Amino acid sequence: MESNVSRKILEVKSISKRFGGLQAVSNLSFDIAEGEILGLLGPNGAGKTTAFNLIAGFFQADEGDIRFEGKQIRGMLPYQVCSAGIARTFQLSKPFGGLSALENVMVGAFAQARSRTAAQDEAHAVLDFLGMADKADIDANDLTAFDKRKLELGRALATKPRLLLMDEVVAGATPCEAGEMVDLVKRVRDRGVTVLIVEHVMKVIMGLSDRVIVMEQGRLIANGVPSEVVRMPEVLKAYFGEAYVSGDEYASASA
Ligand SMILES: Nc1ncnc2c1ncn2[C@@H]1O[C@H](COP(=O)(O)OP(=O)(O)OP(=O)(O)O)[C@@H](O)[C@H]1O
Repeated sequence: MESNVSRKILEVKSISKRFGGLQAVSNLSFDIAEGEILGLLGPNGAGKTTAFNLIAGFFQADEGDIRFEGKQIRGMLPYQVCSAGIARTFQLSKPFGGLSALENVMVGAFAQARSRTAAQDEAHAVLDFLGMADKADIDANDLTAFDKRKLELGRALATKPRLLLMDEVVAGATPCEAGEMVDLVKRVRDRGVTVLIVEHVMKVIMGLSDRVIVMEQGRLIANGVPSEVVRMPEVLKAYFGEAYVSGDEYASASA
């Protein structure tokens, strides 16, 4: 019998995306195993968000294949990708102002709920999971920045995804809030959701990810367990430059 641990939920094969003269994603291939938390790292402009947008259907890949649970999703529109079972959060959380926290989560729940009551029940369950049950009736614009981030996660969870793409979920968070978010993401995975997460805060990625992949200038440059990947020369070079890796950084600084 095939083991669940090694079953690939997402297979990205040689995808590329060009914006005019800029090759934002170049021949990118990677897999995610069902139940895995995969961290996606890379310096600014490496192509991480573009890769997310290609998977989620916000951009169309120029070439390559994207398979989710064995089914081709390249060419699908965002709502079709969402219906297939993939949800994403955005770097900037922009809740619908004028709607309560509950109603914001209901917007996500309507992706799969068959009635208003079912959407409302699902939204209540999600807010409960996020520890925000007491904030259901608050206008989303009046929430703290961190609660807006959690609401963004809630909106995605309410679509009942099997794969969740998370983009910089602790940006601007205090260390305590970041710790809470790490716990939440782990609990999301424990509910059977596979997670692909882009995050600049190294401590968060190290504490969360089963495995990390690293992009630089649109290409994949490393793939492995976090403790090994952060020591790889090509990764250090991408983040800190050649001088750092060759041990010349002090020499070049004082030259
Ligand atoms: N819609 C677009 N049109 C033109 N160029 C784009 C577009 N989206 C991204 N780019 C460019 O593609 C490259 C990769 O950008 P992307 O946002 O994917 O990188 P990133 O790794 O997510 O960076 P960051 O960590 O800063 O968010 C950048 O040079 C960016 O300017």
